[in-house]
Amino acid sequence: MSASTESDKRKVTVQTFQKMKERGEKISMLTAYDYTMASILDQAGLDAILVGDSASNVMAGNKTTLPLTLDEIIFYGKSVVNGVKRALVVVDMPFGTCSGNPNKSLKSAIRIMKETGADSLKIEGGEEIAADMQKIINAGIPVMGHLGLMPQSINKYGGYGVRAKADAEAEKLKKDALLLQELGCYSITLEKIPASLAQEVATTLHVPVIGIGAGAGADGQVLVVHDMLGMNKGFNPRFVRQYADLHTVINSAVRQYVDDVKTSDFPNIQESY
Ligand SMILES: Nc1nc(=O)c2c([nH]1)NC[C@@H]1CN(c3ccc(C(=O)N[C@@H](CCC(=O)O)C(=O)O)cc3)CN21
Ligand SMILES: CC(C)C(=O)C(=O)O
Ligand SMILES: [Mg+2]
Repeated sequence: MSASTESDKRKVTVQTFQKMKERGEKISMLTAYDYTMASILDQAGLDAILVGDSASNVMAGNKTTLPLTLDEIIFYGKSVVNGVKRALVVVDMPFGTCSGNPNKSLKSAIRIMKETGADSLKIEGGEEIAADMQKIINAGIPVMGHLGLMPQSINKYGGYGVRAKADAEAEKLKKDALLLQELGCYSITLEKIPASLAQEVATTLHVPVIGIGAGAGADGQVLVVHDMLGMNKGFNPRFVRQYADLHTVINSAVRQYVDDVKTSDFPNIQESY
């Protein structure tokens, strides 16, 4: 069976996520930032689309996710929602928009939901931002947590290495995961942590755990679409499986086009009026 049993035409909701975990059906998720890509992913039967703040890297060419603004993620989010009929759409809250000021965080969350039409938000962090998350969840906005490697905290850690290898950090992660579930998060993303730890969290929690670089024990997987399509030549950590080589496909198509223009092969009579 290649397609998922949940891959009928019905809209995926946070309730669908919960049902998929209960019946042991894995959840498939990829990022998208634009209408065209989102519609291709949706038509392929993907369960969920993340409008990730990785847009800062892959769309805008920044070194980190930190520069991405609320206005920018709203633009990407709106574009993705326009291309999606079935998949659950999750939008990342950008750096600085949910960090210890619950009233301000709720305002930002409401702006994203109102202006994009997305289904839910994803927020990096645990105990430190519990009050912000509680306020947002209380307003009726479904929130996906994000623990482990949190790229918005890169300046605190100085690198993108595996997180929670040490016991103390693993204990904090487990505590944070339980707290987020307690607050009412409908799902939690775990990024770049040992597979055994992710497996333990997924087994302990009743909400689905989505992994990236977190092994096969998670209830679902997420990747940045540019990475899995092979558009991102310089980026190949071991958690990325490359399903296509679009860099080569696009490169040779463009080379051919350049050649055809230079030699006046394009356009021909059929391609002219
Ligand atoms: N294209 C892209 N893919 C991602 O998965 C992604 C982004 N961008 N931007 C936001 C965050 C940043 N993420 C990252 C970034 C680096 C590694 C990483 O593993 N990098 C190197 C070095 C790690 C180290 O410092 O030890 C690696 O080769 O593993 C993992 C996830 C995940 N997210
Ligand atoms: C890597 C995923 C989980 C993410 O947060 C993003 O793409 O921004
Ligand atoms: Mg992100």
